[in-house]
Amino acid sequence: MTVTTSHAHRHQPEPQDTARTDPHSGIVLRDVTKSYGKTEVLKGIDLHLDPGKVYGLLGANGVGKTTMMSLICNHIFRTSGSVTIDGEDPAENAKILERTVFIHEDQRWHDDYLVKHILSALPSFYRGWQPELAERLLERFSIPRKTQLKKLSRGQRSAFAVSISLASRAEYTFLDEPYLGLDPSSRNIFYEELMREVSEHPRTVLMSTHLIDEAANLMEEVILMRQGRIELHADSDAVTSSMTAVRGIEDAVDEFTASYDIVNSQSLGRIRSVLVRGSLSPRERERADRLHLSVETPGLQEIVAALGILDHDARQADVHDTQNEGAMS
Ligand SMILES: Nc1ncnc2c1ncn2[C@@H]1O[C@H](COP(=O)(O)OP(=O)(O)OP(=O)(O)O)[C@@H](O)[C@H]1O
Repeated sequence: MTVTTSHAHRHQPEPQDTARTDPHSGIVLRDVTKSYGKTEVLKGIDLHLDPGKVYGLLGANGVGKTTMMSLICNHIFRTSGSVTIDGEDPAENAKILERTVFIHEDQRWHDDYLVKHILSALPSFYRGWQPELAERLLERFSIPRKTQLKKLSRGQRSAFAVSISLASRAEYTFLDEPYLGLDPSSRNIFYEELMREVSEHPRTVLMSTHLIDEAANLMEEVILMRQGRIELHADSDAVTSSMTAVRGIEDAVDEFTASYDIVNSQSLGRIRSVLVRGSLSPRERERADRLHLSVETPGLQEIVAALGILDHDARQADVHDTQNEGAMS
């Protein structure tokens, strides 16, 4: 990972910080639900995104990240609850929607058009459009201007999409893993450009990603979704310091962690690695030392992966229950 600038423009919010100066500014979701048929995908989301901050939207496959972003951007309808951007409902609200950009992995453009044709149309969609920035980004990503969109490679299409998100300079920017097709050096260009852009022109960015550790420096706050709900919304440093990774010989780890809330436990031979909630007091660290255990602050990705395993287990249990119900009927 080459983005080494640490949280260049960070504020230091308290975990679960919802006390804002203006309760209407930014994006506010209140008790938002979304169902597809009988399946409730979003189960009552309450969320406040401040203007000018970068948020990481994290969670296992299928927890509802795309659904939540699509709903804020009015690409799909919510089932209940309310969504406002700067106090206004974005539904059918051109004034609000022209200040937002939503880029997702399966983005569709007019594929027969040349790159330069799409570029010339974009200023009418985004009032903050930056033509020079767009040109510079195309240059950096080596995207040919005189090529039809359908002839771009997957990675070039992703690079084109992220270039648009940056050059739109939209106050509300939603990035739903559009960087998936990008090779590592292109991703680094994207992280670098995003960092520069938000430092010089603060805007609200909500970005979902499974490449958590490499994007962690960009995220001021993380929003972790589990099973259609928001499990955690906090400053990213507060999230990593909310858990501790304990590793060592299994008997010693078991003895040490017996009184802790264990989030995840994995073993390789006799070596056990356990993630527990909370941080350790100096006295507890001494006890860990005596048992020859290693104690570390886990990375964001490790925490999200551990919670994802819980999600997976819960889904398996659901499937199991459904099968049992089926067997009984
Ligand atoms: N149009 C649809 N009809 C029915 N179910 C849908 C539809 N779109 C999404 N879903 C379901 O809603 C749930 C949430 O999907 P969503 O795409 O929001 O997840 P996600 O968190 O973005 O996942 P991923 O990390 O895999 O992109 C999934 O179970 C998915 O199958």
